[in-house]
This record gives sequence, C-alpha cells and structure tokens, in this order.
Amino acid sequence: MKPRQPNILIVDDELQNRRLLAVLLGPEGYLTSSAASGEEALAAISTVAPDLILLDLMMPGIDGCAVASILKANPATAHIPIIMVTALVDRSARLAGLDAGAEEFLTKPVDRAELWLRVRNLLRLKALGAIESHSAELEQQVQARTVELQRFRTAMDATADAIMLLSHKTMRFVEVNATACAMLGYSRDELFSMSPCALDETDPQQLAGLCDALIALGTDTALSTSELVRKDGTRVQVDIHRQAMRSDNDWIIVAVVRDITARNEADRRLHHLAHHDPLTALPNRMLFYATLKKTLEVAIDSRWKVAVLFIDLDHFKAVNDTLGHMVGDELLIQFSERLTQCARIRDTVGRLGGDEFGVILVGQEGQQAAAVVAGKIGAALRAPFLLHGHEVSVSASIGITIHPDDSSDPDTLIKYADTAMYRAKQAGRDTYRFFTAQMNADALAQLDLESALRRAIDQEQFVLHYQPKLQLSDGRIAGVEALLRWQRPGVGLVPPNEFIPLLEETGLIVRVGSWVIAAACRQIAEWLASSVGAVHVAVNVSGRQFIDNDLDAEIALALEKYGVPGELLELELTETSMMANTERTIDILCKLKSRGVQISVDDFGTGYSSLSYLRRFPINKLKIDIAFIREVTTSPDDAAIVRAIISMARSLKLEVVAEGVENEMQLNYLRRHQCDEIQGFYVSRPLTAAALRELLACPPVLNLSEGNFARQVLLIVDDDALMLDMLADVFSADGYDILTAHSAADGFDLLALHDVQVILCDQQMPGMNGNVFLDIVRELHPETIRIMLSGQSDLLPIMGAINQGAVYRFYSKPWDNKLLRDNVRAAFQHYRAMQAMAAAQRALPLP
Ligand SMILES: Nc1nc2c(ncn2[C@@H]2O[C@H](COP(=O)(O)OP(=O)(O)OP(=O)(O)O)[C@@H](O)[C@H]2O)c(=O)[nH]1
Repeated sequence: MKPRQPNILIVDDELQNRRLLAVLLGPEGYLTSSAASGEEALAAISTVAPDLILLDLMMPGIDGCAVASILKANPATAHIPIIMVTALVDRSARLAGLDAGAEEFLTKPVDRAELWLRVRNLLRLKALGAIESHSAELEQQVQARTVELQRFRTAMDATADAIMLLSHKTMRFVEVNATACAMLGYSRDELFSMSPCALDETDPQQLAGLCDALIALGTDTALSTSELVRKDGTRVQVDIHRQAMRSDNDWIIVAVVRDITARNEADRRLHHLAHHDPLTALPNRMLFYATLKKTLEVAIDSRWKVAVLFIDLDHFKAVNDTLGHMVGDELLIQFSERLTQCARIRDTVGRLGGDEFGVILVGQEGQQAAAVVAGKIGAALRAPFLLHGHEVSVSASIGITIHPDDSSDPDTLIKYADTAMYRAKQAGRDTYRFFTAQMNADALAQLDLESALRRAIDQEQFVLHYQPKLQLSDGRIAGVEALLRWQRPGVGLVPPNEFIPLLEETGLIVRVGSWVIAAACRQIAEWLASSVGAVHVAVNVSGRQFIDNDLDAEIALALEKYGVPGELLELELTETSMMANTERTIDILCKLKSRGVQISVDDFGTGYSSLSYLRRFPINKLKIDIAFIREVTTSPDDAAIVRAIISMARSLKLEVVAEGVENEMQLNYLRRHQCDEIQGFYVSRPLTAAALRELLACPPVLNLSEGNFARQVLLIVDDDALMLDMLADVFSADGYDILTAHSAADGFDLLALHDVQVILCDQQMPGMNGNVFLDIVRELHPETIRIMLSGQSDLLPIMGAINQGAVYRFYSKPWDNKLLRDNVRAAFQHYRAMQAMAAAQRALPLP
C-alpha cells in the first residue's frame, strides 16, 4: 500500500513566500495548501487538519503567535506540529513563538536543506507520538475490556442461576459460572472438556437439533424443565432458559439453569397444606370430599359399596372449657391416631372440622363392615386419654350412610351421614346410627319448620302465656313467668320443646327473644294501667341474646317505651348461658340490675356452677330445676341437693324458687325447708293473659299448714292396723299430734306434708322394711328422731341401723308402755335441743 502523502499548510501574508515554500516542498513528495492570513489558516484547519504548519510570525490581523496559541489550546489541533517562519533574528521573537506553542523556527530567507530537515524530523516525531498514543489507547482498551470481562465473570458467578455458554461450532462449553460448577459438582475445566450431552443424557444429534431449533427461533427464549445428572450421579430438577446469540461466525447457546428442587418441595408442601388439617395431619374436608368423589366413581363401575362414617366427639366443648384448648387440641390429635388405627389402609380418614371426623370404607360388605368399624371406634375410645397430665374419657357419636343404598352423590352422602350422627346424639350419644329414609323426612321437616318459624316471626304468630309463682310465706301470687307459645296457622298451638331448640340452633332466638321482651313489657304496662295492677313478669333469655345483641339497650328501650319500672321485669337465664361469655354477661347483667331488673338463674343444679362462680354474677334468685323437685319427697339424693341449694342460696342472700311443683307433699316439704316460692301445676298451669287476669282477680287459696314447732307431731308406721291403734292409744294422753301410716310409702307422704319430729316405726313390714325406710328418712328428713319397734330376735340389722345413725332408739315388742312413753317424750326433748343448736349455728355470721 502506497504511504499517504503528508499535507503541509503554508500560512503567510506574502504570496511570494507561500509560492516559494510550496515549490521547495513539492519535490520532496509533500502536498501543500496555503492560507494568506491567520483567520484563513484557522478556517482551513477547522475543515481539514494538516500534518504540519509553516506559519509566518508577522502577519496583519491574527499573527503567527496568536494562531499557534489558538491551535495548541484546542485538543483537536494541539498535536499538529508548527514551524514558525520569521525574518527576525532576535531572541525575544523566537521565545514568543515557542511560548505560543511552535515546535521549530526557520529564518527567512529559508534554506532548502534546513527546511526539508526540519519538516521531515517534525513529521517523524509526530508519527511517533501518534503510534505511542495509539498503543496507549489500545492498552487502555484492553484494560477496560479485561475489567469488563472480570465484571461479567463476577456477575455471572454471583448469579444464583447456573449460566452455561455453548459454542454451536464445537459443541463444547465456552463459559460456565461458579453456580453451574457448584450445582453439578464439576470444575470449570471439567465442564469445558466434557460433552454437554453427558449432563442431560441426550445424544449429540438431539443436542444439535435443539441448537438448530434455537437458532431458528432468533432472539426468542425457550424454556424447558428437565433433570440434570451431577458428577456424583445424583439428579437435580431444573428449569432451563435457552437462547441462541450470534458471535462472529459462530452461534453461542446461552443456557440459564435454575435449580427448582426447593420450589418443587415448597409446591408439594403447599399442596399438602391445602389438603390436610395442620393439627392432625389428616386429609381435610376438601381432600376428603375429593377422595369420596373419586372412590364413588370407581365404586359405581366396579359395583363396590362405599360407607361414609360421620364421627363427632361427645361433649368435646366441655374438655375445652374445663381443661383449655391446648388439652382439647391434644385430644383431637390422639383421637385421630386411634381413629386411623380403626380403619384399613385402603380406607380414608379425614378431619371434617372442629371435633368432626369422617371415614370412607370401600368394599363388598357395606353396612356390615361399617357397623364393625363403628363398633371398633367406640371400643377404641374406652381407654382414657392421657392429655398433659389429665386423664380424660370421651365417647363419639357416629352417623353412617351407604352407597348405593342411600345415595351415590358425595354431598348427599356426607349430609345424610351428618343427619344420622345427629340421631346418634339424640339417642344418648356414644353410639352409631345408620341413615334411614325417615331421617331424611325428618331433616326435610326440620327445614320446613325453620322456614315456618321465619314466617312466624314476620307475621307475629307468637303469643305469651303466663305461669304464676306462689310465695310460700303467705300463699300469695308473687309473679309470673312468661312462656313462649307458637300459634301455627293450620296446626294450632305448637309445644315449646318442638320449636325452641330450633330457634336456638338457627340463631332466630335473638329476634324472637327481642319480641318476648317487648311483648312482656307491653303486657306489664297493660296490667299496670288496669285494675290488675303491678305484676312481676319473668322472661327467659338465651345466651345468644347476650352475645349477638346489645341486650341492655334493648331492654332499656322496651321499659321506656311502655313506661314499665325495671323492678317488674325479671330475666331468667340458664347456668350454661352464663358460663358461655362470662365477662360480657356480667357486664350486661350489672347494667340491667342498676335499672332495677331482677335476675334469676334458671334450671339451677343442672350446670357446672360453683358457689364462688355464682358470687360474680349480680343475681337475685335461683330456680331449682324440676328434675330435683319431682322426687324430692322420696329420693334422698334429690332432697339433699334441694336442701343444699336452699342453704347455699340463704348464705348468698338469694331467693329460691322451685319449679315443677305438682302436689301438696312437694309444696310442704319445700315450705318446711325455707324455699321462698314455688311454680308448677299444683299452683297453676301456664295461662293466657286473659285467664291470668281472672286468676289474679280471684287468687287460689292454698292449704299452707302452719309450720309450728310448738306442735309435737309423732308419726307411727306399722303395717298391722291393730298395732297402730294400740300404739296410738298409748300416746293419746301425751298431747302429741299423732299420724299413722300403714306402709313406708304412706309414711313418706305424711312426712312431706307434716312437720314430723319423732317417728316410731315397725321393723317388719312388707315392701319396704323399717330399716330401709328409716335409712331413707334419715337422708330426707335428717332432723327427725327415729325409733324402731321390732318383734324379731335378730338384732344385727337393728344394730347396723343404729350405728349408721338411722335409728335413735330401739324397742322390742311387746313393749313396756311407760318406758316407751318416757322415751318418746325424751325424743321430743332431744329434737328441740337439736333445733335450738342448729338455730344458734345459723345465727353465727358467715366465715
Ligand atoms: N381445642 C380445639 N377445639 C376446637 C377446635 N375446633 C373446634 N373446636 C371446639 O370444638 C367444640 C365443638 O363442639 P360441639 O361439637 O358443637 O359440641 P360438643 O361439646 O362436642 O357437644 P356434642 O357434639 O353435642 O356432644 C366447640 O367448642 C369448638 O370451639 C380445635 O381445633 N381445637
């Protein structure tokens, strides 16, 4: 290649000089151009930069020094060598030229040889400088590239994904990052030297095909999920993004490889969590349902039977309430383990929610197998559970449905099993029930009843009936309890036990409860304004009314609306509803009490209340549950409970009302034991408002025999009528009220009716003998003095009775009249002494 001819710019204001210099340089192979002034020179240089400038020092306008200064100050022109040409010989002019940046000087007239020499040398020097700066530039570029490469490597190595660059031409890796080495267990060099096919067990042809497809894709990325083999033979699951990139005359396949083991594991765990119950690890309702659906599909094809067991723990809430949720949780865990052991491997056990579990049984037998498993579950629960140091026994109620007998639809089967479980609960729990068509009909009837109840609320089909309560101190009506009745169109009056549980269950009780409060207040106001006057009305409130409603505000509103004083309204709530939400209930009750509203605890004795617990509630009354009143005159246990409740109420300064009193015996017994009020059929059945008005206008006169301790009442019990007469004769002169009974049963009735103090009883009686009778009397009427008369020589049973405290004295027949009379007199004295002592103790202040 021919070297480029250097281009020299001659700047001089004298044409002669310019021509001369051009002539001198031409033969040496230089190209020349010229400028007649400094301004012209600067303009020319800005267009084409010359390789060298011959610059006249003295010029009009911009002189040589100024031109040199301008050029050297500009980085684009600073490298152009300048030879200053001057006629001046003085030193100061040369220095000014050098200061301005000129490299050389030539003196006019110019010597040809000197000119060539200077020009050549300067051009050489310039070329040398250019090379140096070029190589410095190259060096800089290489350094920058190295830094860039290093940065790229570092970035690649710092990437969590493996990055592998594959040459299409050589089918070898040309670059891999540290993550790739760590992921696969190979060093960089090992990866460079091996075939990529070894990593995913493809063959070279497959790999080539893959690369060709990528190249055809252009700039698009392809994603695939695959498994790579590590150096140690283990496998790693990966997502690979691949892209082909042009590189000179080759293609580089860039593969970004992500280890998805952790993600797959997280997906698996998430899937497990979504389908399993975290507490017991059993399939949850969703998976249980899906499994049942699949099982049914297979069963329909293969004519198998499928049984669904719906299992609900009995009284599980009590475990939570008494021992806490942690213990409840532990019970659910241990229960699920026992349940799983009752099923076979092919069966499915799941937790449907709360304390509800399900089992799917598949097989030929259906009903039989289901009964066996239900029995096994019942048996597995017999052994108590040890829960955080507490021994707890539980049972379960189980409902069973069978495909194809009951249904082949998963939803329906579960629903029917639930219905059957409910029946098992109703049958007393700890048992199982198969679903029957009747249950279905009942369930539908239940639904029907529910919608009828909703209509009843909207159409105000409810009425209140009123049952009076009698004050035992004076026999007057103390107040009434308002009882809800449903006048169902086309049906008549529906008994409360047929609809109140459903009102509770559906939550409708809150709306109905509000209606009851308003209706009771309206009725009180109506009576107040009439001749009837003030009547205390008690209404029942459900626990849900405390939770779902602002009960205090609601009652305040009703009292105000009807202008009723709070004192005439009483709320009855059960122990169980008080226990449910203690703090809120106490708060609301305190507010109500401050309005004068009376509070009584209904069905007392059936819940779990303790004395200390009761003290926290602002209550006025306890209502003893009917269950204890029914046999209060014959059952020592019931009598003991009733007496204990009355004495507890006394100590807490609460009034006591007995529910369900049906006869005179119960009335007298309760009266003698200081019960304040009674309610029950013996007083009156529940009445309509109109009937009650009549009753209040003309109150019943009840026979309330006077409790007079001055009277001395002696009860003589003997099945032999002659003996009875003889004994009555013996005491006729002693001034006692003598009662005679021919049997133990008669004796109980008389004891309930009268304030008997001393009992004389024959030992040998048909039915209940004297020993048993007096033993029961000891518990029913512990204050009585009991004397046994016996014609038998066997003293053992009598001694036993004396030792147990049932018998105070014993006499054998025939008796000595005087001795017997003396002893009976002593017995009455003993009775009086005991009563005086008990009264003195009662008078002591409470500890
Ligand atoms: N500890 C605990 N309790 C739960 C859990 N899930 C629900 N419960 C409670 O389980 C109880 C279920 O009560 P129910 O089945 O309605 O009533 P029950 O006391 O078992 O009475 P019956 O079923 O009528 O015999 C409720 O008190 C729930 O608060 C749980 O995961 N852990």
